[in-house]
Amino acid sequence: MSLFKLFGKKHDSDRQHDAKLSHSAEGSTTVKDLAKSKIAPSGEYFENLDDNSRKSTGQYENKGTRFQKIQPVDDEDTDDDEVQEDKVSGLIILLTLTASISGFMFGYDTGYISSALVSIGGDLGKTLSYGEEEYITAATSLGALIASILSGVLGDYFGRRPILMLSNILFVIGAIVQCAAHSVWMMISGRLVMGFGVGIGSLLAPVFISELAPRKYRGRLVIINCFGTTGGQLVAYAIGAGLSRIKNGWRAAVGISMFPPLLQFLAFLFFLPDTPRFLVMKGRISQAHGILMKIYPDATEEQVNSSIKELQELNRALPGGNVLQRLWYGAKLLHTSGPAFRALFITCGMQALQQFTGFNSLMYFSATIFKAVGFKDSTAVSIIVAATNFIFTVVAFFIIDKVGRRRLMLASLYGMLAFLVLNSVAFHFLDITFHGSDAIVNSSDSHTWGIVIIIAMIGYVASYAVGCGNVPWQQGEMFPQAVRALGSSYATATNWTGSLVISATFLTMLQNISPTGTFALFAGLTLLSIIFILLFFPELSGMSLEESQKVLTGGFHIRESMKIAKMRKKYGNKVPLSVMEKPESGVEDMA
Ligand SMILES: O[C@H]1[C@H](O)[C@@H](O)[C@H](O)[C@@H](O)[C@H]1O
Repeated sequence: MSLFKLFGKKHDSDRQHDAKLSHSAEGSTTVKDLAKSKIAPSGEYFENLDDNSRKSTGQYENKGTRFQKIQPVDDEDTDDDEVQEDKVSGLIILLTLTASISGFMFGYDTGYISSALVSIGGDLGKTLSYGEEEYITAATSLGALIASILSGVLGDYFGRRPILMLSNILFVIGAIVQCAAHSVWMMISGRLVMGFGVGIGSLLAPVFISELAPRKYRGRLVIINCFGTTGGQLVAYAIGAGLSRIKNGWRAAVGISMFPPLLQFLAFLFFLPDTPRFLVMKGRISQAHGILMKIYPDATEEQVNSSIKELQELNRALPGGNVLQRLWYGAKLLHTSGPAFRALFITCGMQALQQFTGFNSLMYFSATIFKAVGFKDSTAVSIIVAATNFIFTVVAFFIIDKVGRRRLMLASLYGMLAFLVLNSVAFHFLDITFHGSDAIVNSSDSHTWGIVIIIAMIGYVASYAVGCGNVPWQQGEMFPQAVRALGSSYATATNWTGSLVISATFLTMLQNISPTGTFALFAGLTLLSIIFILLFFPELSGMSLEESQKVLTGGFHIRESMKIAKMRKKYGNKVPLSVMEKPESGVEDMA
């Protein structure tokens, strides 16, 4: 993959490759889009287009960067023959809620540890050293990192459903080991096994949901999984605080975590199927057909068949007779195809920025910070962080598909930047120094600055949760079907790497570069994140998973994607993607 390819300057061979992977990104589907333009309401949505786009709309088919005259297409070849994905059936909701139990486990297991560490005391045979506390905390992130690398492949081979069921078993084993732990290493082992479950769930639950969701509601349905995560963290904080004064209360908090995975396991086992996309990938067409009919009860037989045909064509993009060959081709395509590599670049970047802008430093250590600042019941105060995170995830749910991912990310990052700067300034005036596990406040007006810090943190968390905490988890929609699970696993592994790094270095940073320096560093990284979004993150709201691929073909198409999103908001899905194409000079001569 050359840099040229990433940024859209491509050789002919690259173009063929891209087109192959993204399924007629520059071929028949574009023709379909153009055909659709003929059945759209009397040209009203072309009003806003510039002349070049007008030329490309309805008259030309884009072949790479050249335009050729196209043949008219029968109306019956339009997407109207495919399932109309604009309704959410009961089964989709049930599947989404069931998959979101994985999100809940992700949140609960990363959330309960902060209170558990405070209340474990000597229960593991000794008083925990600072380093042992770090090992126990980090074991889950490490397990999640390892599992997120493997579970993409496993999910493609065995299916999303069985691997999610495997994660349930790991959650339960991990919890049992921790509940029974009487040594530090046993606790670490339990956390590691539980981390495997967290990693699988964090990767496959969003993939599962985005493969089922109707495009119009995909953003929202994936956020339901994020509700699970932030809700799980809130519940874990609350239970942890409630049980913290009870002897061995932390074991009860861990024990409670066994019930949601049991529920998910049973729901999958007895009632719920795998995604039609996966089944088609495996050639189980009649099963996929049956499930599509159930998911879209209003669809006709022909529409379902047509959707299956489209999914089959998408799969043909990935050659190979057995799983290993397909895996090899998948990995190769992920790195050598323009749209797939761009998707990889964007999704990994988004997950990195989600973590490196510092949010989890608050999630894991807010109690420590509030204690240092002088709050008496710091565990209770730190519930504010988890509660704000949850509440603003709910806000994101209501606005994501309306506002759009890109605008939401930018608004989120601007807010985070402002509040991080405020935090940094407030810490400067509070004049606090960390030594070992002690903090010394030097300011005479610590009360005022303490309040400012709380306000800045709430503002920061709210800004984070409304975009940055959720949008990166929409990663599945960026990848072509053939490499969706694999690509998502790279991005998820990036997330866990970031989480590991931040949790392992935050306290050290507070000591070595002071809180002011630490939050200023996060602010600097947030600024870089804004630049990243401005340059590389197109608006994919309202686009089908296949259309997202077209947007990433030949470049990032930032401005064009925004134009389409705006027009689709106004005129609906009939607005063809082809309005995005711009003929290069000399195209006029070809007409
Ligand atoms: O999206 C989630 C969510 O924002 C959680 O609160 C956070 O702890 C995770 O790291 C993140 O991936």
